[in-house]
Amino acid sequence: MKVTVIGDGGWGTALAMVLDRNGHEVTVWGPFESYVDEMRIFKENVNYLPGVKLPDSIHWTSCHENAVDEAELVVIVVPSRYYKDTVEAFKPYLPESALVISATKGLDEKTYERMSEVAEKILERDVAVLSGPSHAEEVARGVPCAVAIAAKDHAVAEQIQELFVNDTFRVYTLDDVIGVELGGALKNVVAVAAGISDGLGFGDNTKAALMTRGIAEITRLGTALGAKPETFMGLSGIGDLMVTCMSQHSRNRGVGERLGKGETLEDIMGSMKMVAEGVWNCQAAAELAAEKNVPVPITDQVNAVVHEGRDPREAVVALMGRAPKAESE
Ligand SMILES: NC(=O)c1ccc[n+]([C@@H]2O[C@H](COP(=O)([O-])OP(=O)(O)OC[C@H]3O[C@@H](n4cnc5c(N)ncnc54)[C@H](O)[C@@H]3O)[C@@H](O)[C@H]2O)c1
Ligand SMILES: O=P(O)(O)OC[C@H](O)CO
Repeated sequence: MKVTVIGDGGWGTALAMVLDRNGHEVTVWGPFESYVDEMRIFKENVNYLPGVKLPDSIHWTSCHENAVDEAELVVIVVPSRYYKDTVEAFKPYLPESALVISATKGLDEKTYERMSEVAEKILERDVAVLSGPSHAEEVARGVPCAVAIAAKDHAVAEQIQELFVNDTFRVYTLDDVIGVELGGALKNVVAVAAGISDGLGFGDNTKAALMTRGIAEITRLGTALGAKPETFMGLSGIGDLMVTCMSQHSRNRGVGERLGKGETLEDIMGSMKMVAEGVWNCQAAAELAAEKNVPVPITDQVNAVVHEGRDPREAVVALMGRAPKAESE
């Protein structure tokens, strides 16, 4: 199949490699011509996936029209901050019959919409979602993993599953697009909190508490926004939360760790080429929860550290000092 991956970050590149291994004709679009040229020539994505040899068979372009020419499957995987503008720029060229998948894990910072909602409005067609515990650094090296594909139409989910699945990339289908997408976006915020815990020198008990109470608040907010609660017990919920809170590769956990060690957010973000969606999206998550009257104490504290300059130690005191309550609340 002719496939276009819109986004040349670590995840776009890793997904392109999966699809290339499966025998599809893959083109990756990136926004900066000189960087795309470097990848084509040197066969390495130095900024976003260093140390991985890129296959000769993948095509690289920064031209919107060429990128999606005759595309049958389009995977959108640009970071949330650039998502809406990028999809709008592609709209005139996207073949009507192309299947579209969104693999970005984030929320629109202005409208708080899920990414597939943004794409569906612009493209006026259904958009499926791919999410789950899947660090690009491992997927690109063929380390086994499992992810979730959600589509409103089960037949479409199965079709996409067939295109991606191989002996190291296992894909499960479900129909809860909202749940799969929110799991991927909201876990990033909790992972920042887990990183803060690491940076402050706390232990495994602290991390387990954050992850367990984190999935509880993600489930509360997710169901209030229309997701099925059981989805958060799956790969795109607890699965992704676990890997992001624990992995050495996680950018969200890494930002939190540096905050916990006392670095300023400005210095941390200034030193990073890669994105940490939880930093961009914690305000949207906190505001959505406030709108729905859903308590999300961990998300609120991450938002306060990131946007109000709260000292991470004060955030911990605020979390631990809350009134005692039942676990089910
Ligand atoms: N990296 C992973 O392991 C991983 C895994 C699963 C999901 N994701 C999600 O995938 C999405 C993309 O993240 P990533 O990790 O591939 O990115 P990245 O951090 O590796 O790279 C940043 C990307 O931003 C792009 N960019 C910068 N300025 C831009 C602009 N003006 N317009 C369009 N694009 C611009 C760069 O070209 C690059 O592709 C995120 O939502 C992330 O949460 C990442
Ligand atoms: O590196 P992170 O924190 O952006 O997480 C990447 C993926 O979402 C993990 O599944």
